[in-house]
Amino acid sequence: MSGEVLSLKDVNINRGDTPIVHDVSLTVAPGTVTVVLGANGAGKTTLMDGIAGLAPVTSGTIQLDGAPIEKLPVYKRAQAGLGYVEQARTVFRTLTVEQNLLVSRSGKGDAEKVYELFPELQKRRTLQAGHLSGGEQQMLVLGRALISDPKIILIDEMSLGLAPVVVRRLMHAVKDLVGLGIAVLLIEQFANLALEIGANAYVLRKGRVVFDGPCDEIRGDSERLHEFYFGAMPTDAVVEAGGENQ
Ligand SMILES: Nc1ncnc2c1ncn2[C@@H]1O[C@H](COP(=O)(O)OP(=O)(O)OP(=O)(O)O)[C@@H](O)[C@H]1O
Repeated sequence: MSGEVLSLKDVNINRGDTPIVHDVSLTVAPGTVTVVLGANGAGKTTLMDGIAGLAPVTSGTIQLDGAPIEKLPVYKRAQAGLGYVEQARTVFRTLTVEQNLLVSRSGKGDAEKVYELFPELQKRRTLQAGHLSGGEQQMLVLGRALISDPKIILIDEMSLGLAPVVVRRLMHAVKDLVGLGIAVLLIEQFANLALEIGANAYVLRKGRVVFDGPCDEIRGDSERLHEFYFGAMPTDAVVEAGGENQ
């Protein structure tokens, strides 16, 4: 066995009949954050949906802790230890913080573990979740994924609409998650914040991996990231620039 929590090999994923993700191979090591970056429409959410069982994997293999899951229905992937925080996922606004956690747990999940990670939530355990701040609601969303003891949590852009200072707190929370031994596969629009807490990164462009390597290699390198997201400068521009010196 490879020792990886999650391993994708040559995975292709459709939306309906349209191929969106092409030949993606990816691994996530235990207790690490792996970051997925890319421009709007690059296929990041489709990739997550394919891993979770919400979009059809047409070929390739997906292994969770060494066991194939690509043919399993969504709930069996969840039972096998896959947590998924979907984009724009919210809380049950009229339930209390604690009720939100309790309705989300499967089996023996323990709310105290969530409160240890998020003391902010413990203080508000009897408050209706609709009264929490945006950042606290996202902590609760993470807590709802955490309470079922997943091996890995897929997180798709939990920072939408939040201020950078709040996003930074959430990134710390994600780092604390991996401190508990849970692996994270993270899509995040604030690329540099994600690259600060990530070990490895993958950049998708038009459904294909165009970069795969340590986060250190691309953190802060906005020029390189721009090139990965949108492609290289047109070659005639380069030739023109070179021509000036000749
Ligand atoms: N339900 C769908 N049916 C058909 N095409 C879809 C569907 N959902 C997404 N797509 C298309 O798949 C492509 C990839 O979309 P996806 O949402 O996976 O990208 P993304 O990288 O997550 O983008 P964003 O950052 O905007 O969320 C886009 O061209 C999109 O239009």
